[in-house]
Amino acid sequence: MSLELTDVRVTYPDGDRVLTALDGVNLRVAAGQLVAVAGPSGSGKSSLLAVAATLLRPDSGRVVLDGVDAGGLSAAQRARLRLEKVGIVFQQPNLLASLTAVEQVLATHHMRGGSVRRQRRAAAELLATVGLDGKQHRRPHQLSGGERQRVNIARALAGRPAVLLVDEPTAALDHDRGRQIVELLAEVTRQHQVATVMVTHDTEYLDQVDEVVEMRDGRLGALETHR
Ligand SMILES: Nc1ncnc2c1ncn2[C@@H]1O[C@H](COP(=O)(O)OP(=O)(O)OP(=O)(O)O)[C@@H](O)[C@H]1O
Repeated sequence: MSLELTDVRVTYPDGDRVLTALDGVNLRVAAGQLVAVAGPSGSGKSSLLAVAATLLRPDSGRVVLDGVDAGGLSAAQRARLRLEKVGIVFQQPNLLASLTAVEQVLATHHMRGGSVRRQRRAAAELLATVGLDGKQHRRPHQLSGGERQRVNIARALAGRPAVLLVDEPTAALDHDRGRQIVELLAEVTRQHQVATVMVTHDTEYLDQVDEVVEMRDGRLGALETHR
């Protein structure tokens, strides 16, 4: 398994009480598998992503990324683990306005090292993988919302992560573009053999994913198998 969360519990202080955001969460995602986590606002989806990204330390439970247990690691070790194993796709593509698509990918830490020519070729290949062949030299304002999200996905894949964490990728997109982005995520998940977790409000595109789990009040519920 590339991502394993076992009996994960997360609480936040809430006045003089404690709010339980994740309550005994178990999740296993294999390489090449796309799992969608659906659920209402406030149910704990962002907390789940933060724990899986090792950005948030759970109160208890185990988080294992590509065989490495994140428990007991120092903050610096967790940062290194995150860099090596995790790609994150945020809801809003945080692209730099002045950079072209290929430069956005080259700007990631992972593309440093090696000859400039090789780096550019690798970045161009990644952009082709996400369907942006021929649009490498466009800046964000010359790309559609869906295309910007594709650059975002290419950037997250640049470090060859074992785990891809995707936060509401369709939130800012219309129906067709939203569907295409989920189709692309399914495709890159298989091609790049990453373990992908996609958090979503949209239940429209879930026929594209391998598994759907539902978050309710910090608990992961019934698993619905689509394939
Ligand atoms: N830093 C924090 N401090 C206190 N409470 C928090 C914190 N972060 C989240 N919460 C609370 O924990 C619960 C789960 O929040 P979380 O953001 O994980 O849910 P979510 O399903 O991602 O919601 P949304 O879909 O609205 O983003 C909510 O009740 C939220 O108010």
